[in-house]
Amino acid sequence: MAELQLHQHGKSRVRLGRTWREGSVHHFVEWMVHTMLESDMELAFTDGDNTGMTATDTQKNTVYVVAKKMSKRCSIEQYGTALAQHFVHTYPRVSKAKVWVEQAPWKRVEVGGIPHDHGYAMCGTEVRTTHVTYDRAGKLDVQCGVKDLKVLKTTQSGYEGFLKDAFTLLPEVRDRVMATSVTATWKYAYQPMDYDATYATVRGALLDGVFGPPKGGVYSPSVQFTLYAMAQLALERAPQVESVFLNMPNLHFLPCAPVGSSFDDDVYVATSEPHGNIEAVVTRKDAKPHCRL
Ligand SMILES: O=c1[nH]c(=O)c2[nH]c(=O)[nH]c2[nH]1
Repeated sequence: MAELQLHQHGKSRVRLGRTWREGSVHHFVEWMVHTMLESDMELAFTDGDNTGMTATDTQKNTVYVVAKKMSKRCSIEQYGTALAQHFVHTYPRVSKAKVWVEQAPWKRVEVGGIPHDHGYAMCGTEVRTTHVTYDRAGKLDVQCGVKDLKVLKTTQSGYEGFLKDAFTLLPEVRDRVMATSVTATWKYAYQPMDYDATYATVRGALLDGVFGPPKGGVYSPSVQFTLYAMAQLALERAPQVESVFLNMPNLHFLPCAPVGSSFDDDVYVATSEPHGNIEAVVTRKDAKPHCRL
């Protein structure tokens, strides 16, 4: 009557901090890790037989063991790969390991322009992400990304020409505040030598796509157009990248005419919901399609 289809089990939201001490200079990261294992554990679901199962508590413990084993400073991609490979190589019933890692935005502080040996401050909301899969055939896939990269510009954004009917209240505008929180993931045609450098390149391309040159900027006729421009720039600047997924909520700053005065492009009602939500996958021509994480 019933048939078990896909099944997997893992641990979510395992948080860790890791310090690497290089003399008096210390390097710190904070990571949130999610694991998910595909394995031949059908009997656990259908018969209550847990024989050979890698408990999610064991998976959680392994997150810390593998972090300790990373004796040199490493990226979330290198760590995620080591963790996924550990699960497949250690547990014979595991056919595929999936690992997600998110890096909190701790940045080394500067005091009087000099980088501090061991002091960090949390800067903004931007989280660097990776999704690693590794299977028993040895196939490794590493996707990279960023989430909650909040950006705003006070002008050079408008929205015109859309359909108007009995339900339309929105006026056309050629000047508005544009704000979003960018979530992006990108897939590689081939894995880069240096994940940190590629991250910086893609991040820079995404930001340049939003803002344009420092003097004057670049006009955005819609979040859709800007999203596509950002992805195009990322593909142009990072040749290893095969496709980019972007999700960009339109975080509205609504014109406000305070009591007794008018709206003069100065005061806005800041909102977070409801918000527009725009997303797309942009692929290098002739590349394989990209699925959202
Ligand atoms: O850039 C925009 N894209 C939309 O699809 C949209 N819809 C809307 O109400 N405002 C906007 N702005």
